[in-house]
Amino acid sequence: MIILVMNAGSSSLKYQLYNIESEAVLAVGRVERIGMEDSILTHEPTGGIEVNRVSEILDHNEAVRKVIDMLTHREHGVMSSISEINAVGHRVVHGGESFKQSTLVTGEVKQEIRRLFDLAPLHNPPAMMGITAVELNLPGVPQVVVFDTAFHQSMPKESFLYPIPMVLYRRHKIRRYGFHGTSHDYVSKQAAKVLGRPLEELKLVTCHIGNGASCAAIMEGKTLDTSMGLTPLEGLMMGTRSGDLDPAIVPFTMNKEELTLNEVNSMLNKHSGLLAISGISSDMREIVQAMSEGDSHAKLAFDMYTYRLRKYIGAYAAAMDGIDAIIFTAGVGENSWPVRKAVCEKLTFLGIEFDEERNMEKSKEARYITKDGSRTSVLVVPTNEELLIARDTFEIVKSS
Ligand SMILES: Nc1ncnc2c1ncn2[C@@H]1O[C@H](COP(=O)(O)OP(=O)(O)O)[C@@H](O)[C@H]1O
Ligand SMILES: CC(=O)OP(=O)(O)O
Ligand SMILES: [Mg+2]
Repeated sequence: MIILVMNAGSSSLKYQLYNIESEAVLAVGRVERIGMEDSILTHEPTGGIEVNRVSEILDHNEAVRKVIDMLTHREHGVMSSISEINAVGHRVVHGGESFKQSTLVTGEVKQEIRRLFDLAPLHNPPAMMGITAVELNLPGVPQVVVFDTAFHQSMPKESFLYPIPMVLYRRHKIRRYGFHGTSHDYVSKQAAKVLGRPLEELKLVTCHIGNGASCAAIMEGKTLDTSMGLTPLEGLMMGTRSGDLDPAIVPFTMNKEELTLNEVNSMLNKHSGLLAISGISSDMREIVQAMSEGDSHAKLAFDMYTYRLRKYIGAYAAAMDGIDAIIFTAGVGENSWPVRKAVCEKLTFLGIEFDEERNMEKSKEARYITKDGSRTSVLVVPTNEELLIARDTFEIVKSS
């Protein structure tokens, strides 16, 4: 079965094409700057060369059409006809309390995803555009939605409720949902394999640190707690998002700076985090580079970022009454050895014997970065949200 996996952002669309029986990736690519005159489509057939095309791509519908054109292109394509695509799987960030697992797209499911626009205004509308674009361009092809929130639906009330009037939960479902669930799910299962122990016995802290960043306390294979909340703003310091802060800062700043709700929202989501403190970039590579050149603001941003992550790991070890392993994943977690070093070196009280050399090895494989015999292990595990989406899509379409 050939499955197209799509991850639609507000101005981007990432895709991967799978032959799911063999789990072989046939092609990967992305469309960026959708809605602008110079949209870029980057496409890479497996074993082939990367193609870049710049053109005006008006919306997600046109983006999907361009992706299909590329997948069936005479020279760069990987199939002769679009009828070879048997199913499409989508990443949808917010599934609220309605979706505890992945599901086939139906009229009702679409209505429910629309109802959740309020809770994820940046993430759910583009996903819906992706679904509609596929309906138009690949009519009749079954679609499956895989939610970032679904894996975390196992959280108990004591971790998902906020200590605010209960009526707000009853009326508006204001609670912690957590995100990046597909990734936390995938890397915790991979980690159990590397550790050679059943997932049901393990206490893990998974750190998904990319553009958005969250960590999770995974106990017996289920989320006990996770750092993102009602929206993907809470928790860790991120590239451009603040993460945790005193909620009183919001009305105080609005008052002092005469900011509107939209402005303060944009400040916390787009102009905070690493970018705000360093004044340089939201990209950890550039922070580390500037720090090595002696930039004190970059160093402060790095120190705050790693300090806050260390605090969460400590809190989750306490929440689970113990810890077997810490897992680093996503763009920063998989690639930034200085971040992992800064976090792990000061966790000796958890029984971590950090291995500097292992930490600096470059590899695409899951691996230890602690010494053999370390009481608590630290692993780097490359995430693969697309593969999990493809697998779920396969299972659901096969049995429908
Ligand atoms: N070699 C590296 N060193 C440090 N950070 C890196 C490196 N490579 C990628 N990153 C970081 O990873 C981030 C992207 O992570 P990723 O998980 O791909 O994000 P997303 O899926 O949210 O777009 C970039 O913003 C960058 O800061
Ligand atoms: C939910 C979320 O923050 O996603 P991303 O990291 O892709 O922005
Ligand atoms: Mg991501």
